[in-house]
Amino acid sequence: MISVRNVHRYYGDKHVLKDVSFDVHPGMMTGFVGGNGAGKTTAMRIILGVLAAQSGQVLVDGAPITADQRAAIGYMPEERGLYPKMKVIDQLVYLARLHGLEAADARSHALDLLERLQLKGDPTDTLESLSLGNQQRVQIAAALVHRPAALILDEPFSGLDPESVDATVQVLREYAAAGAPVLFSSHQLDVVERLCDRLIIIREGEIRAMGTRAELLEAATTNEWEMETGSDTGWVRAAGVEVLEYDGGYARFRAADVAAANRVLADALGRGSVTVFRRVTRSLHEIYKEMTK
Ligand SMILES: Nc1ncnc2c1ncn2[C@@H]1O[C@H](COP(=O)(O)OP(=O)(O)OP(=O)(O)O)[C@@H](O)[C@H]1O
Repeated sequence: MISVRNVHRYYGDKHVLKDVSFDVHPGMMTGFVGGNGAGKTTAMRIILGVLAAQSGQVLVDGAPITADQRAAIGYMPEERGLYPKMKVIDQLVYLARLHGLEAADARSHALDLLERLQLKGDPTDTLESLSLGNQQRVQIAAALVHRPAALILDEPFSGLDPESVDATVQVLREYAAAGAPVLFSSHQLDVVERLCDRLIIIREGEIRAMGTRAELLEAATTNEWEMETGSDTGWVRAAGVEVLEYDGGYARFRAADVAAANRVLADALGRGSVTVFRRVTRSLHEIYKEMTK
């Protein structure tokens, strides 16, 4: 497990990471979400060691991360970083060889990745001759080609069409399933919600929430209920709950607990038909908006 602990980072006097702590669990896809400038790239670069924190630590299984462990992380930087004029296959083989893969293994693994990531183009094409979406696939392949022990990907899905997102996710999931921790950043909450096992929400350098999707939804559960009945709901005011909205057969109220809400339901059923009775829940989108506003 990769752990970031109490990290602070300043640029001049701008405090861009404020006591940031989170874990990236092995075998899981962790989505790192937040708006522009929230601090995602800075935090990722600190894990990689390409940027230093002013204080705090990066740990692997509880011990300070080593240079070898950092070198074994597959990283897709935001600014990308492959050679535009070099053939796709040549640079992937080169990168894999730098990490110690044998030439034949490097080549077959690179070709296999390009196929699974559905590169539309020839592996002998230069990077710059490919469309942006295809260049993106090559960048993802570059992060994976040396069979990394962990993956950190900065906005890996930006610029990919839905089909390519699915193909990429499939490949990343296989890595995670084999036990690697996978951290990826995104602005696109819908993509993150669909893909990741855990989420970390960051705003202005502060971690606002983290956990599985179910944990975040549970933590944001309200004590509000909605009810629609066949007749006027004016009586709810006297039912021992706080009425928030009332309009004919519709009422929204806050109850202290489930039992109090159920007493309202029983009362309503005694008075006639109930067509809707539900706890008001928030979507991940609403939670995200609230955490990042
Ligand atoms: N080299 C730098 N010098 C000064 N300020 C910087 C530098 N790099 C980043 N920052 C500032 O640090 C803050 C965090 O930036 P960072 O790139 O980590 O955010 P992000 O969440 O990755 O954003 P985005 O999604 O836009 O890439 C921003 O306010 C940014 O302007």
